[in-house]
Amino acid sequence: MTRSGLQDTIAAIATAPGSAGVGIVRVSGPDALRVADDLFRGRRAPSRTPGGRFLFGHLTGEAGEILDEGLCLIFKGPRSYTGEDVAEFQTHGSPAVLARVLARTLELGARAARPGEFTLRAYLSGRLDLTQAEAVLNLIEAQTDAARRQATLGLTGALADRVKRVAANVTRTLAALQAMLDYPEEGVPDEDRAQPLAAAEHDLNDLLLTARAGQVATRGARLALIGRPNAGKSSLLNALVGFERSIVTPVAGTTRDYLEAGLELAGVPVTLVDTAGIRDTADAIEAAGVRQALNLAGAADLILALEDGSAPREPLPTTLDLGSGPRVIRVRTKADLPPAWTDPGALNVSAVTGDGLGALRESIRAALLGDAARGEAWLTTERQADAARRALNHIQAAAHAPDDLASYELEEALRALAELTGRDVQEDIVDAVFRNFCVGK
Ligand SMILES: Nc1nc2c(c(=O)[nH]1)N(C=O)[C@@H](CNc1ccc(C(=O)N[C@@H](CCC(=O)O)C(=O)O)cc1)CN2
Ligand SMILES: Nc1nc2c(ncn2[C@@H]2O[C@H](COP(=O)(O)OP(=O)(O)OP(=O)(O)O)[C@@H](O)[C@H]2O)c(=O)[nH]1
Ligand SMILES: [Mg+2]
Repeated sequence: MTRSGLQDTIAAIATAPGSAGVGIVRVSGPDALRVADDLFRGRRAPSRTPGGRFLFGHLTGEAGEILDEGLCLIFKGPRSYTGEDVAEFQTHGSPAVLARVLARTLELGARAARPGEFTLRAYLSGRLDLTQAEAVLNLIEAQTDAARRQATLGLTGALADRVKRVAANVTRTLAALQAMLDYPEEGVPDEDRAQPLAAAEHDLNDLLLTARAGQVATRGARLALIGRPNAGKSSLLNALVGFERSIVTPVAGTTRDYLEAGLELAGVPVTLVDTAGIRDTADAIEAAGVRQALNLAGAADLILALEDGSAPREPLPTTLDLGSGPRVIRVRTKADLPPAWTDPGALNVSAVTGDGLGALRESIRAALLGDAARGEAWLTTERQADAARRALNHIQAAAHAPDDLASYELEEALRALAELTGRDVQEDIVDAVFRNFCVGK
């Protein structure tokens, strides 16, 4: 689907819907400059203007009437975003003007661009690899600085560079293995064989540790507050978001339906989910809330398991495993009151005084961003993580296999790495990436 009509000249509104100071219609393809000649009246014809220049003038309709005053930017392939001839019309940012200018480009022979088609063309012309194309998408959607940062790193090729370093070491190992098979009597020094393989495994392991952080930074995280009635879940949610989002009363069973509140934590968009207190109950409405709470906990990226520190400890009447593990942070609430119990495995927090909230935020940050070093490019999509995981499995298999099998495993590893950066991918994978784009990008 995505691949047909790639010789067409395409057009789309590149700016967001609604009124704005300036709006952009972008045209790319072999006829882009001819369309511009027909649509734009300026000091000279766009097709006779050097690439990298802009013209000031008027956008005109079929009868030569003025649609708007604006600019025309000229890019001559391959020196453009798509690698093709591109003309851009920068108009007043009025939906009416933009719709009319777009319609005019279509009358003049352009076709409406499909979602992501400009960036697809940049990818197919070799100007971007797949990690960079995904970074473009993540950049457009970035809501926080952490997401923007990772997308910018990806766009500059920093992620692709990390992958290429791994691939280079796999290739070195492969060459050493080949030399051994070809000239078995000569022998191959360890530094040519085992060392590059160990380095590849180490680097890829490091990279995979960033997958969770990368996806969390890009897509955000859901945190469920779970505990018995009156544990202080709603109070803690309110303390974290800084206003009375959720109803708090001394009555056990106050929260029934779940509710969500968004906040930004360490640059990560976080959705806090307040849930009904978990207990055995004969009340049908409350029981529905309890079931919902357990489902929400199961679907969350992270669970805050709250227990009232001022009352005797009681286990939750559920098989939900809140024991420990990376997905659970245990919180001992109401730390301002005399303690009924203590537990070194739980964070002491008071929603009333604010004590412990800073440590809790830090624990959440560590649980979400974990081992990812702050400065480096991260894996930001499940597609990337999956390819990296497969490559690591093949590299690990190669380390313990006889030479001929090891060669096969390393070739498979290289294939998975090439898939990650998108040099060697099937059309359906590429199509799946670009399906998520908006029209005009
Ligand atoms: N108005 C406008 N702003 C924009 C874009 C755009 O298409 N139009 N971009 C689009 O998403 C981004 C910028 N990306 C771009 C990437 C490459 C080229 C380009 O023409 N590259 C040529 C020429 C470089 C040069 O003159 O030095 C090249 O690389 O050969 C243009 C934009 C963000 N801002
Ligand atoms: N002293 C003190 N009281 C607290 C604290 N947090 C909550 N409380 C009180 O504990 C009671 C229950 O608090 P909620 O936040 O409604 O508890 P909950 O877990 O949401 O309860 P349900 O919605 O019924 O499941 C209220 O009276 C709160 O004022 C705290 O940190 N310190
Ligand atoms: Mg509540």
